[in-house]
Amino acid sequence: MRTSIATVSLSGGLTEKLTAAARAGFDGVEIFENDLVAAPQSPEEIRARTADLGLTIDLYQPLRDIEGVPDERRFARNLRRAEHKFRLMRRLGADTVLVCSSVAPDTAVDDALAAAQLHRLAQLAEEHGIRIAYEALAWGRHVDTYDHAWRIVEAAGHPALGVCLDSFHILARGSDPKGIEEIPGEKIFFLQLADAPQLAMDVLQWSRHYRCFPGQGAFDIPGLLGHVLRAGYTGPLSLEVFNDVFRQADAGPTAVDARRSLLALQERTGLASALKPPVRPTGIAFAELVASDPEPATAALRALGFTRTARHRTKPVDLWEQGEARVLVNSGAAAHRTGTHLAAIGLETPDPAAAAERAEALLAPLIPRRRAPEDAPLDAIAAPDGTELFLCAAQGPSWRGDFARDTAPPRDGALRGIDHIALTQPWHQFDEASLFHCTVLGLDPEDSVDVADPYGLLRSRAFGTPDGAVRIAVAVGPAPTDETGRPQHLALATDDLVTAVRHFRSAGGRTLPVPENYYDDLAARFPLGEAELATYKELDILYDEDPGGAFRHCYTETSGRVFFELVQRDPGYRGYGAANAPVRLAAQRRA
Ligand SMILES: O=C(O)c1ccc(O)c(O)c1
Ligand SMILES: [Mg+2]
Repeated sequence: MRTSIATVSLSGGLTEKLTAAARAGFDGVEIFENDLVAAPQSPEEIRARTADLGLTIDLYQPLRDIEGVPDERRFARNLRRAEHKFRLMRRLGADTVLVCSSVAPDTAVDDALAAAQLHRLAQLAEEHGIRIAYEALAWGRHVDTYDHAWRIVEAAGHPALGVCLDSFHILARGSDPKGIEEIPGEKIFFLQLADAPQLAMDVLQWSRHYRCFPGQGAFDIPGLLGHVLRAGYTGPLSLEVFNDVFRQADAGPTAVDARRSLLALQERTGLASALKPPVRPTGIAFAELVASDPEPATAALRALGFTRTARHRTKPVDLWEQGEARVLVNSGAAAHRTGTHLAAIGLETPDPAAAAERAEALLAPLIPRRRAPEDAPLDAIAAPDGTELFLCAAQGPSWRGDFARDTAPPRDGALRGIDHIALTQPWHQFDEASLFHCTVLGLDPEDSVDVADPYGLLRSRAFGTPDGAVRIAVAVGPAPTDETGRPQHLALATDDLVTAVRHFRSAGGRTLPVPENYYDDLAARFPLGEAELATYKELDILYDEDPGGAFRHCYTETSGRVFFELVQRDPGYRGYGAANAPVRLAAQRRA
């Protein structure tokens, strides 16, 4: 199906929005009136620019407060205003206009009047070659549900009059979308799609500030789309997303995120889709740290019990191992600008080629390979925050072949593998990161949680495989976040945290200090034995529980942007110790 996006969904001036929409691969746009009014180009120039970009103008919007007018003189003025816009639309080359249900306080509670006035409007529109798509705003004065809008359109009975369905207005009101199937497909002139998080608030504010792209919120958009398609709708799938963050973020990445949401939606709705089925990663092959001075990172790894087991054959990259935990330390060219940071994650996948193909089809940027001729072929994609995700074969030739082995990995170390990797996103990329991890990587999302930092609120969300083999947590921090303000961490799994921390300490490692007050609170919250509590206090160990079990964890000091977490997780525990995160963040701020 054709895809379209409303200019209100993207930031920038009108031509910037058009360019971003075209580059992301949309077929058309809805032009929001404010964007046109504020643009310096003439309608003819905009028409030409749009056509040059290969876009059609699928909708002009909106006309407001047109119908249900109790006073004929005022309605005549509305017709005059509308006719002016019909002429403008002809200059633009747009043939469908959105009319929102009236919000005027004195809108008549009179469906027959509304139908008669919409009939007259449609008659005038038809004379200009224009069609009217009537949309029920969720906060319309009298008409606020899609079925009510359809009853009026049906009663008006004019061929140039149909409905515009907007998933936000339908689902925010809790209307049953099944009734859409009773509307003849050719009378659904337009479909606008927007998702939203479940929020208990005024519906107008919710709509104007918190809409998001399908798959990023809580609404069942695939279900709604199914009803619309069964009704026989064949027009474009168009995104109309009013969102405070997207208004500020770069239009280019937002448009790509938007297109990705439609590709994933079409897949979920069972529409013909060019996507390969998701290839779930089966494990974390490695995490790669980049540092111009690798010493702080390698000192920490050594104290944690890692051994440098191999060196890359052609690059200044070392492999450090313990159990199934593998960390690459790269002090090469990429390292010149920053302190230690986590630059890449190797994901084990059963079919790297199919995973790369799916990623590319979902507009995830494939990273050009920078490899020596003898290196293993490795596709990598960029996560929204720039982290490189390498797709590593779970079987067969492997990235390990690029490394010349020095020594065997340590036996009987306290650490078993990587429990999870935590990345911090730029503030405006939270929703984009959610969609990316779910659709491109095929990971399942957990609920997002808010965590208090002394200087702002963090939002965090984890994504993983059901067996826990891959867990990636992403967080957005208080704005503005510079490079040093965006910490990342690598959580290492152990079956015996107390022993692991003692080893780390005796090898010279320093744990993040946890205040006394935390342990006093812990004693109140959980019936831990005195000796156990004393050990946790001595070793800066934090504790959490959920119905599935216990979670014990401890943090190292930060070097560059990176710190380590040592984690002892009961198999049934599902979380990440979010209850303890404010204590950790405050301690890191003090440090
Ligand atoms: O918030 C609004 O005013 C508005 C305008 C046009 C739309 O299509 C819509 O869904 C909302
Ligand atoms: Mg709408």
